[in-house]
This record gives sequence, C-alpha cells and structure tokens, in this order.
Amino acid sequence: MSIHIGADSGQIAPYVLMPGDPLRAKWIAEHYLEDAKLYSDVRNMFGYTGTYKGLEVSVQGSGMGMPSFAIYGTELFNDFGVQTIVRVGSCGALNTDVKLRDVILASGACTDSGMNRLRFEGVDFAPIADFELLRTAYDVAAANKMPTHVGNILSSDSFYNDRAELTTRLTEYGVLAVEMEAAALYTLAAKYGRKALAICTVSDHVITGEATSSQEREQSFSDMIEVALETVLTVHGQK
Ligand SMILES: O=P(O)(O)O[C@H]1O[C@H](CO)[C@@H](O)[C@H]1O
Ligand SMILES: O=c1cc[nH]c(=O)[nH]1
Repeated sequence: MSIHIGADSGQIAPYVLMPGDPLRAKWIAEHYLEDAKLYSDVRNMFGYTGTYKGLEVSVQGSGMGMPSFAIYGTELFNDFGVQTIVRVGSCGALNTDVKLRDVILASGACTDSGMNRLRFEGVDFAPIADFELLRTAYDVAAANKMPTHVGNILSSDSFYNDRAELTTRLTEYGVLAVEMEAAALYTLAAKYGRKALAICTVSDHVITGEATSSQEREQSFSDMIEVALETVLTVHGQK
C-alpha cells in the first residue's frame, strides 16, 4: 500500500498505462485486458491489473495536471517498482498539420509548470521519452497506418490559458500539442531510471476550435490504446 494507491505489493504489474481520467482507466481495463481486477479505488482514482495477450499489465488513473500525476507516478515507481509507464492521454493540437483524433508520440515535453522549476532551480531540464518505447510505438502506429506525429509537446499547468501569445510562439517553434502531465512522467522516469512514453490523442484543436465529446474522451481513442499495449508487449513480452 502507498498513501494514494490501495494495492498490496505484487498487485500492480511492472508495466502500467496511465490515462488522466480514472473512468478511461476503467474503460481500458474492461475493453482491452483479460481478467482485469480492481486493485485500488482510493479517491476513485481507479487502478486495475489484467493481462494483454498473456502479459500482465496495469492501468492506473493519474488525475489532471503534473502535481496529481507526480503523486501516482512517484508511488508507482518508488513503492511498487514499476518499470515502464505509458501515458495515454488527450491533448489539444497546436499545429494545423495535426488533425482531430490523430495520435501524437511525445518525443519531448516542454513545461510551464513550477514543479520542474523548483526541482532544477536555474537549469531547464529537457524531459524526454524513452527511445526504445518511442521507436516501437512509431513502428506499431506506422504498420497499422494510424495518423501519427512524433515531436515536442507542452505540459501545461493550465487548461484554460490566458496567454494565447505563448502557445502561438510554441506553435512557431514546432510544438505539436498541449496536455498537462507528460513532463512530470518523463522527469520521474529519469529520476528513477525507468522507461516512459506519453501517447496522446487529439481531443480538440486549439487553432481550429474543433472538439470531441467528453464521452469520446472517456471511452474511445482506440488507436492510442492499441499502440500503447502493443508497444509494451513488443518491448517487454517474452523476456
Ligand atoms: O485526457 P487526459 O489523460 O486527462 O489528459 C488531458 O485531459 C485533461 C484536461 O482535460 C488533462 O489531464 C490533459 O492532460
Ligand atoms: O490539456 C489539454 C487537453 C486537451 N486539450 C487541451 O487544450 N488541453
């Protein structure tokens, strides 16, 4: 047991998918994992363990934003010995080449969060994905002809942002999309020497104003989930 995850040791798999939305965690467990069992409902932040094509995998909600993500990510790495976390999130597109429902593999994550500023003081740490996970995820997405982009994203502390000029500048510098957790995941994976990748589906478009429904954000985005599970299976299966 850790403070925020009500699991016994051994109940969480070494490989964990993490959506922000705990109901997306439940949906993934029910639709993609065999014999999925709930191991934690502390604060309704659901966590399940089951198997995917024979490999034990867990799925754990993280909540929204880097502070919430960092609580669950720290406990998974530090208290439960988790080796790999793949975030499966939604994001807002910042680039017109990126379309609604496209998949983004975040090779890096800029952040405006105070968390990394406090952690690294005067140094701008560059949170990056694990290369093996990134390369594998790209190969899986390409083999299945999924509309996929690889690049930099922004992990923001704000969903509602008053500073449109800053996101415009990031668009000019090639940042593909905005979400709220990947930089925390990549920073924690670096700290604990573990593997991490953030995969996001474009749920809305910051430039065009297009958007998907809340139900779609909770219960679909199957391309992203399949890429995440096949990536974990390819990298960690049969070892
Ligand atoms: O869909 P999830 O994984 O929650 O991710 C995105 O959605 C939330 C905002 O609506 C933030 O957590 C953001 O990162
Ligand atoms: O954090 C997020 C998630 C989806 N869309 C956004 O604009 N921001």
